[in-house]
Amino acid sequence: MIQVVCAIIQKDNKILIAQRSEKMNLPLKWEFPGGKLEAGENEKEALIREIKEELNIEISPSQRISSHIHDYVTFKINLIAYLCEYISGEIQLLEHKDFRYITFEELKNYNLADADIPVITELQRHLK
Ligand SMILES: Nc1nc2c([nH]c(=O)n2[C@H]2C[C@H](O)[C@@H](COP(=O)(O)OP(=O)(O)OP(=O)(O)O)O2)c(=O)[nH]1
Repeated sequence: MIQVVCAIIQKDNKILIAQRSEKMNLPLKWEFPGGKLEAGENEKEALIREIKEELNIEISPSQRISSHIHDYVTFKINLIAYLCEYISGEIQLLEHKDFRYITFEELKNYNLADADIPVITELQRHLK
């Protein structure tokens, strides 16, 4: 099982989502940016590193809002989501194809990775 951390980055009451590129697995799916936990790193350290590597911005993870296992049949992930605050930097797309800052209501218009559905349910509870 692959441990994956993802960041729900909030800025001006909007949420950052990113689109996976054609070259990544789950091509063109939208997601909350993040990635695999590396050996010796805790979840928050992994998130800060991944977001800097992928988007070149600084964030501060606050609350861990969900942890759910999803079986993609060919691989299985445990997707762990944190609410994060945007700190600094201009977004540069170093791995993704695109990004958007959207409202919670706009999430339904995007083709998100299947593993993200429980994250959205938890997010709704936390934004209330
Ligand atoms: N970051 C992220 N990954 C997600 C989400 N939902 C979801 O199913 N995934 C999947 C896609 C990938 O199979 C896996 C994350 O791996 P990745 O390839 O993005 O991570 P990474 O940058 O550490 O990988 P690598 O290229 O170094 O191998 O989790 C999500 O919301 N955010």
